[in-house]
Amino acid sequence: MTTALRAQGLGKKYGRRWALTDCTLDVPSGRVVGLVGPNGAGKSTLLNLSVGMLTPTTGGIEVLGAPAGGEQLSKIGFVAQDTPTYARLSVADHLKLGARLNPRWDDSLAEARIQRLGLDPKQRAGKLSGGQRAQLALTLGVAKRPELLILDEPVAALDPLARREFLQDLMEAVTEHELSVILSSHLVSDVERSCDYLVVLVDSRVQVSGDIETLLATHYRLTGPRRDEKSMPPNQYVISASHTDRQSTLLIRTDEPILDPAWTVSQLTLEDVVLAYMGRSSSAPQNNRPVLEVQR
Ligand SMILES: Nc1ncnc2c1ncn2[C@@H]1O[C@H](COP(=O)(O)OP(=O)(O)OP(=O)(O)O)[C@@H](O)[C@H]1O
Repeated sequence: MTTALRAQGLGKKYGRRWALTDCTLDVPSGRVVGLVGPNGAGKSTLLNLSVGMLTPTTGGIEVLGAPAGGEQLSKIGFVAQDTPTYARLSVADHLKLGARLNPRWDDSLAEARIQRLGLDPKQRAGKLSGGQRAQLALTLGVAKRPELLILDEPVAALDPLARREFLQDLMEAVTEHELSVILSSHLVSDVERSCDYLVVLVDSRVQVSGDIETLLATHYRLTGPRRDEKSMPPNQYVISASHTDRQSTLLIRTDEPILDPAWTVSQLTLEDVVLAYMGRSSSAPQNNRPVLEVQR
């Protein structure tokens, strides 16, 4: 299995503050990866490290099987959070520039996308709305025909319809061109709609990463008579717990069947899983168990 992104003990410090800590990840290629986490979790830092725009303070990072940055850049499409474009260049100029700079540039894809979006090729990028500028930057990223497309909150500036269409486009591109995608988002609904792999980053640490189907098949809500989570069997990893006087509700991860008849067991949605991991901070006790990695 080839790897889109591999990080080993990766960390990044700005001054005295860690933006990313001890990040170890192995993201397979050919997947659409949703990177989610609250503001300031370290998502942009991880994405910028993966394109070599930042250098690690600790550890290492590989994309598509080689160290980030350098020659790998020709295989990567990257759209940064602020969707950078050249304010004085027109939409058409951006496409020309894309064609000159990228050997695998797909002109018909770029033209068709600009036309479908209703962008005026003569309009200067500086005069586009935030959402239109994001669409232009995304078009450049996709038309480069990269092996790996890295998008930092790509749909944040788009209206709901444009967001849905963009995510649909993206999924089609993945199927057609064996593309790998890593996108960060605050919206679990976007991840649910378009991604098949999840990475949750909280407080500069990876809390969970894995295939979404597998995550959904191994996480449960248990409701039953009040019970201390510390008394749970070792193969049932407690992610969150809440208690009333008489009742406990636990969100757990396990690969084994739950046999205890005292529990009422229900499935979790992706949002339940994400929120459960987001609710944990690195300062909260985590039973000294390792960060979870769930892969097929
Ligand atoms: N250039 C910088 N100098 C100093 N601190 C920075 C810099 N860039 C980011 N940080 C800090 O690093 C931490 C992680 O920031 P990062 O932008 O990676 O988070 P994020 O998860 O992408 O957040 P958001 O969802 O708000 O975009 C934050 O505490 C942020 O303040």
